[in-house]
Order: sequence, then C-alpha cells, then structure tokens
Amino acid sequence: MSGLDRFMRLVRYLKPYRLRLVAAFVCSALVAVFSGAYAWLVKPVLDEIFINKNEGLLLALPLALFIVSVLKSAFNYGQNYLMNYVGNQVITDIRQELFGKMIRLPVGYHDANTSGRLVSRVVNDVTLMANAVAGVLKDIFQQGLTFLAMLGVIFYQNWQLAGLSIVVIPLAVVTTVRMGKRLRALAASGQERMGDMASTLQETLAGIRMVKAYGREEAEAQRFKDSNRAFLNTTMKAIQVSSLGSSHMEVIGVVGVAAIVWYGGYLVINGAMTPGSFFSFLTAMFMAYTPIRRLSGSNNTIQQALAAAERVFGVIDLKTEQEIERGSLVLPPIGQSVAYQDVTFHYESQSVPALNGIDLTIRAGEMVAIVGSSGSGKTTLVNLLPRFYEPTAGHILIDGIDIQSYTLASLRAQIGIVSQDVVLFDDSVRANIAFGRRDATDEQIEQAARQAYAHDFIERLPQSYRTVVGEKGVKLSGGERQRLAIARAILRDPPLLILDEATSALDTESERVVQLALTNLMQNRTTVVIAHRLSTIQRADRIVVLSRGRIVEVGTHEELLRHGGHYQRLHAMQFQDVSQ
Ligand SMILES: Nc1ncnc2c1ncn2[C@@H]1O[C@H](COP(=O)(O)OP(=O)(O)OP(=O)(O)O)[C@@H](O)[C@H]1O
Repeated sequence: MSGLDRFMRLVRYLKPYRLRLVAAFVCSALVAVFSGAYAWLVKPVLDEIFINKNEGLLLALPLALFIVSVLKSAFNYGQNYLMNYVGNQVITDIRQELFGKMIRLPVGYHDANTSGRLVSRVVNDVTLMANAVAGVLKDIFQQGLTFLAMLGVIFYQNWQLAGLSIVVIPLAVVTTVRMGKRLRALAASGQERMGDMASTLQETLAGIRMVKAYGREEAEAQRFKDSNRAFLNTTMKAIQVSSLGSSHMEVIGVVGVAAIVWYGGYLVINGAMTPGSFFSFLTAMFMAYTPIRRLSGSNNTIQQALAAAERVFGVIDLKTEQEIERGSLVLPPIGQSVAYQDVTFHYESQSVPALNGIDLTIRAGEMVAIVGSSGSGKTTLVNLLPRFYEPTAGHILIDGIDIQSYTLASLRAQIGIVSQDVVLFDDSVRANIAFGRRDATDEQIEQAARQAYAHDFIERLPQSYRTVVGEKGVKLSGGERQRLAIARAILRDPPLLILDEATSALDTESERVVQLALTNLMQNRTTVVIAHRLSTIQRADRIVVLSRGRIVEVGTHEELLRHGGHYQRLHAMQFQDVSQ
C-alpha cells in the first residue's frame, strides 16, 4: 500500500464526521482571514498613525485590531475543538476495529505474534495515528489556510518582493521531503523496538514469581536494558534527523529574511514602497513562517503515522476466522459421533507433522482418553475440534458432516474446554463462572458451583460470589481455580467436552474434590480427555495412544495392558508410583 493509499484510507474514516469537519473547515478559513487582516492592518497603523499622524484613525485602528483578534481567537477555539473531536473519534473507531479484529484472528496468528507486539500495536501505533489525525488535520487546514492568507497579503503589498521570497520555498520543500523519508523508516523500526520492549515487559511481569524464585531479577533487568537501549537508539536517530531538519529550515528562513530586508530597504529608500507596506509585508512573512514550520513538523508526524497505519491496516486487512470459515450449517447437539478421517496436521514452523493420518471415531456419550508421551500430539489433536487450527489434510466429521460445513459459532457452542492452565479474568467469581453464558441467573450459577464442589469455598470468600479473583485468579488456590473452571463448563453445558487434565500435582484432598467435580461435569457428555491420571484412564471407555503424531494403539485399560505395547510401557513409566 503506498503512502497515498494509506492516507486516503485514513481519510475514509472521517466520513461519518463530515459535518463537523466542514464546520471546522469554515472556522479554519475564518481564522486564516482574520490572521491576514492582522498583517494587513500593520500598513495603515504604520503609515497613517506613525507617519501621516492621522488622529482620526488613532482610536479606530487599535479598535479594529482588538476586534480582529477576538474573532480570530473565537474561531480558533472552534476549529481546535472540532478538529480534535473528529480526530479522536476516528482513532477510537480504529482502535475498536483493530481490537475486534485481533480477537477474531486465528490461533495460528497469535502463536506467531507475541502479545507484547499486539499490545504495542493497539496502544502505540494507534496513538501515533491519533497524533497525526487529530493534530495534523488541524494544522493542515488552519496552517495551510493561514499560509495562503499571508501569501495573499505578501503579494498584495509588493509582488516583486514576494517573488524574491518565494525562491526560498523550493529549498524548504526539498529538505522536508528528504527528511520525511528517513523519519518514516526510523519510525517503523522504533515501533518494532517498542513492541519488543512491551513483550519483554509483559513476559517478565506475568512471570514475576518465577523471576523472583529463580533470582532472575538482575538478568531480566539486563534483558530489558537491551531492548530499552535499542529503542533509545532509534529514538535518538529520529530526533537527530528531525533537529537537523529544523536547523536547516531555520537557516533557509534567515537567508530569506536577509534578502528581503536588503531589497525591501532599497525599495523604501527609493520611495517605491511605503514603510507601512514594507512592515505589513514583513509581518505577513513572519506570520507565514509559523505555518511553514508547523506544516513541515506535520510532515514528520504524518510519516510516523503512515508507518503506524501500515502496521495497523496490515492487521485490519487480515482475514478473521469468521471470514475464512466456509460453513453455514448450524450444528445441533451431537447425536452419533465425532470422526477424524485420515487427519494430518502440520504446524508451519515445524519440519515434521504434529499429527499424521489420524483415524478415530468417538461415539456420542463415550469417554475417550488420549495418552502419549510429551509432544506426541495430544493437544494438537483436540485443538482441531473447535477449529483452533484446520487440518492440513483429511476431515473431521460430526454426525457424518465435515465440521468445516458448520458455522464456527455453532460448532464452538457445542464444545466445552477445561484446560490445565485455567484462564481466569480479573473479575468477580460470578462473572468468571458465567463467562460462557452471560445471561445465567444467580441460581444457575450457584447450582453449577455446587456441582463443581466450588460453592463452599466461594461462600467463604470475603464477598462470596462478588469477590474479585485477581489477575489470572492469583487470589485462589490451584484446586479452587480448577473448580471454578469446571463450574464454568458445567454452566455452559456443552454436549462435547474436551478435558486437558492438570499434570501439576494437587494435594490428595484437593485432587479428590477436583476429581469429584470432574465426574459431575463429564456425566452425559461425549468426552475427550488428555489423561494423565490413572483414575481417569481406568474409567475411560477407550484409550487412544499417540506416538509422534500417529495413533499406535486403541483399547481399554485392561486390553492395552495385556497387549504389552506402547501403553504398557507408558503405564509402567508414568503410573508406577501412583499404583503402588
Ligand atoms: N503452536 C505451535 N506451533 C508450532 N509447533 C507446535 C505448536 N504447538 C505444538 N507444536 C509442536 O507439535 C508437536 C505436538 O505438540 P502437542 O502440544 O500437540 O503435544 P502434546 O502431546 O500435547 O504434548 P504435552 O503432553 O507435552 O502437552 C510438538 O512437537 C510441538 O513442539
């Protein structure tokens, strides 16, 4: 996308606010007119009052200056407020669109982009665009028009002198354009650095306990220092370029003024121009300098904003899961089966497929346990069901129809997931349980909590169901967090359940309660469990053993033990201690 395309695209966001924009434009035009009047008034003030000593105008002219200045201020306020209103509205819209987009992008996108980078996109890139849209919009209109008004006065007072000063302008333009290019590149790399910094920050703060436990404070501070420095370096380079540019402009300006004083002085001395005209001219020149400087400053801001816009639009233009999905059928509760047919899945970043030729039929109401060593593909296998990823080859059918034919929303509505890393939000216990069903009543929530063996501990919390659990539920114990997650799944009541059993050991009592809660949750559902516990595995109708992405054995616990293959070996290794 070229700079112009991006700019035009930003302009399109202005459409809903066009009335306010027109009003702002009118205010800007009036500000410019009154600025011109100001410069123009210098001539009569000087010539009539100071040179001709015209007493009749002694009161009228200062009064005129006063009125012009009041009107100019009033319209300046109007345009300032309106432009900022429009600019900030546009940015709020873009930020909302960007966030809405991000949360709908496929899981694969989030795997490839650290959350720090994404946060930086929403916070920093959009802010850069905000500066441009709100600030520059104002400058372009007001300063642009003021510049034109000044140009009018300059030419009106003396066109030859004006011609001379105009020679300076191309010099200024060349400097501005060259500087802009360099600044844009620097802004892009600055934003990348900022993203890296945000990633480091977020990772470290999220893992603060580990950082402390392993005494990594120094090392993390050092790691942060590196990205912090890298950011400083790009920032300083940008500052260098833009300061050099400003000095350049300053020198060009002084050359212009010197030339004007020399030629203008010559005209006045020879009587070709009145002193009033000359000073009115000079005032207009000086007043035109601010718009030029502001506009060239705006150019820098615009370049930064366009670089930011490129990244922001890059995300907005990605296809969301919903846009990629082809399905239109609405999935009813599962009646017969879920079937994997020759399913292969390959993560883009990996050299070997994570799943290879999987054939597996899970009957409705069945409980299937998936076991296998670490990295064998268990999580990947279940992640294909809610279509977090799409199979590279093969199909997954529910009741004989490919899940790609169903809408994502209806498919996911049928699936409940309880994973080992419980995701809780910094909200009340109630809101965390009602996460998948915002419309649930207090009675329903309490019932789900009871079934999940969570009601008693919730009642003991300081504010019961209204207690806020802290970021990621830090104010709860591991077992309590899991029971909240189970209550959440019970409330959602999905026919198909994916359970990723926690590997982290809970104490025996806590483990027993979580198991009871799980038993309640699994009742009358089709369940796929990534199983680590002996108790779960023994209760399973069938056990599927994965190894390096392939199904190597399927059967009940007893059958597989008797068979004496992979499972028997896994079992011997993993469950020795437990069974003793
Ligand atoms: N998001 C990802 N991007 C790239 N490769 C991945 C991704 N997730 C998993 N893998 C790779 O795919 C393979 C299967 O991983 P998967 O998480 O499915 O195994 P698992 O059996 O669930 O392991 P564990 O029991 O340790 O959780 C592994 O080799 C892993 O490195």
